[in-house]
Amino acid sequence: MSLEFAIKGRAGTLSVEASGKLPDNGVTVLFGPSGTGKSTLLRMLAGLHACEGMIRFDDEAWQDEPAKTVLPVWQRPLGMLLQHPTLFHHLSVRGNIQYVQKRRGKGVNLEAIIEETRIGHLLDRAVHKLSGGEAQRVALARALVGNPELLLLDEPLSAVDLPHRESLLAMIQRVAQKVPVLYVTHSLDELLLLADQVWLMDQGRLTAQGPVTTALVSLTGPLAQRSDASSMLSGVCGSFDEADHLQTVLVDGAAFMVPLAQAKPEGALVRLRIAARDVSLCRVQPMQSSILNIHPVTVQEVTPTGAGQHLVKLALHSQTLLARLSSRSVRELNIMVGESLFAQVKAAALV
Ligand SMILES: Nc1ncnc2c1ncn2[C@@H]1O[C@H](COP(=O)(O)OP(=O)(O)OP(=O)(O)O)[C@@H](O)[C@H]1O
Repeated sequence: MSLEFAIKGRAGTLSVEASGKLPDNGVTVLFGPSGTGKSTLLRMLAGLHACEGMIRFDDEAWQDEPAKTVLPVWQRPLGMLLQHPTLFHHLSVRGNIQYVQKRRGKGVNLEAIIEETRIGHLLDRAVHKLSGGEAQRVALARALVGNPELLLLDEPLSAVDLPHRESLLAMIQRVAQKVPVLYVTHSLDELLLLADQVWLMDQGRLTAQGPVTTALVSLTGPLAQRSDASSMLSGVCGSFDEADHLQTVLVDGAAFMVPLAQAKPEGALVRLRIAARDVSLCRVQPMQSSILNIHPVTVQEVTPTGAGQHLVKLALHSQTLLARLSSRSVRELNIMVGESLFAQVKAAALV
């Protein structure tokens, strides 16, 4: 099931023009500054904001410019959660869920969705009596009850509190194993946890589309320029040291020690987040260091990033690590592309 489009339209004075193809499954995070057209693009794809051009979902034309076909929103097999959830105010929460279930929810596991979105206690409540976070959870449940073949989510967790956020993120990850999800967020944490692909948007245009690991370490891209710039490594859990609460995570065979309250099962696939500011470089292997994670790396790219700082892109086996160093250190160590160095990773966390 894949969505393909080449569309253009306007939102006030902003011209939005974008083309792309969503992967068949997984989460594609749409990321970019405020007011850059992310919500408008989602609304265009859903058929809620007029645009010109082509939108196809599998073999079906949702919009076909020469033939002027425009499939009505309600005939598009998608689940949607807009920035301001649009629930039916004349119906209760239960009524909202049942409305979609009757029309599109054949065979859906309603109990599981209600349980995972934690809305069981809200079912008889009037929609106008929901808090912002509760309304988002109900809107997400309603989107899932319709058996969507595509999910369009616009900051779905912006008003949701931390305890509920984790279960919803896990649910979105599970849904994304079967259907494509286009997910707008401002949160780097959500991007790191969820994204398989990242689409970067700026001033109404998609400026980059690719795997999350590449987007994070593109030195000229907006993610590497952030003060919390991070790289993400994929790893496999090994043993757990109960006494020190350290989880071994193998990244292409390189063992990282990660502090963790509880053991992960051996063999579990995990993502490690490493902030660029937590990585330093040495010419010789440090001995008797308090840093637990020290690995040989090769310098791939070095670039200044303003205010006396440099970003250094490093190959760690087949994966990429980002380091933010002072320009003085880069100059005094004379760090050059192609060199073999040792990276000291001060902090690594599971996402
Ligand atoms: N219906 C409309 N009429 C006029 N201007 C609009 C309309 N919808 C959006 N805009 C303007 O178009 C621009 C893009 O808005 P949009 O909501 O798509 O941005 P965004 O990237 O989703 O922003 P944010 O991250 O803040 O939600 C903004 O300047 C907004 O004020």
